[in-house]
Amino acid sequence: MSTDASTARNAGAWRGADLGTRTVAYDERDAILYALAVGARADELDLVFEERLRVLPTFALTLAQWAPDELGDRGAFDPTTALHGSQQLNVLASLPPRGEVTMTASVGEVWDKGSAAVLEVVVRSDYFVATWSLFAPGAGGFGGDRGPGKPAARPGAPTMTGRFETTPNQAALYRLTGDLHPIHIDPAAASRIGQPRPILHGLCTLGAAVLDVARLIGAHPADLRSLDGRFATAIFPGDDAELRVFGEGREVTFEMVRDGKPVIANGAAGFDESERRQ
Ligand SMILES: C/C=C/C(=O)SCCNC(=O)CCNC(=O)[C@H](O)C(C)(C)COP(=O)(O)OP(=O)(O)OC[C@H]1O[C@@H](n2cnc3c(N)ncnc32)[C@H](O)[C@@H]1OP(=O)(O)O
Repeated sequence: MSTDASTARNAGAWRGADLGTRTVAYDERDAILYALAVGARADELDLVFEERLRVLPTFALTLAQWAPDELGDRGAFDPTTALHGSQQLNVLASLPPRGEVTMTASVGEVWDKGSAAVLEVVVRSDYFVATWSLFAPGAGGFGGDRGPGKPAARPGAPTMTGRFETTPNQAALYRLTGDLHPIHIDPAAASRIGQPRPILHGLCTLGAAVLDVARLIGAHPADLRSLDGRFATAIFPGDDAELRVFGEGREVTFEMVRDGKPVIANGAAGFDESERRQ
């Protein structure tokens, strides 16, 4: 697709656009840094010790970060105001402790929410299929389909609850895994999107949530096979929240709530069975 002024103004024209193919290499150090950044503990040796490393499946999302960045760079939305709205991940195979992953990316649906557009970026590889939903204020109103509305609130009481905790340095650490967007580190950039200080990366929150969900239900986080979550309210490094898990077994739904507001809404995570680590 060309990036002339008319397509840049019409977010809907990006539907189906090819974002190209890239091969990204990584090693044990990258995977361990990622695990630490999403809150792995020093005694979770499978996640932090290269001699017995199991790579967290959500690490794949850092390898694929080039794809949503590419769409912003091409002018489909304003990267200084867009927010990560939601994320899906389907795991096809476990990532080895080191290697390279070839990914192809394209634009999925583009929804017209009036004052905003929601653009989907789909990344495919032999290891995973992942979909980003990017909420782009000011990019709607192009006469497109509104798409699905807000999912219904979850009825009933949670099966399990836990405390979700972040650290004040978490966004500063997480950005070293590849997402250098300034709203996560620079107070001036955060202020331009109406936030009082830098906000935590949505994918850091979601990656950390997977660890906590796995701890609560007794699954190994590297056995994650499917993941979904909507970023409903921004969260700041150092914030904590209540994690609510619904259901039993290895396929659960979850939400994360802070001050009565959902931080992650409509979360869902599925894990394979394996022996719980130490
Ligand atoms: C580059 C950045 C990377 C990051 O990591 S940013 C950090 C992680 N993300 C966040 O912290 C975002 C937190 N979420 C929010 O702040 C808000 O939540 C939003 C700004 C995304 C939206 O809030 P609002 O402007 O109040 O809009 P609405 O009234 O909730 O929704 C308007 C329409 O947009 C749809 N929508 C809202 N969020 C999403 C989403 N995440 N994915 C898909 N659609 C979404 C709704 O359904 C609705 O549409 P319908 O009127 O048709 O019902």
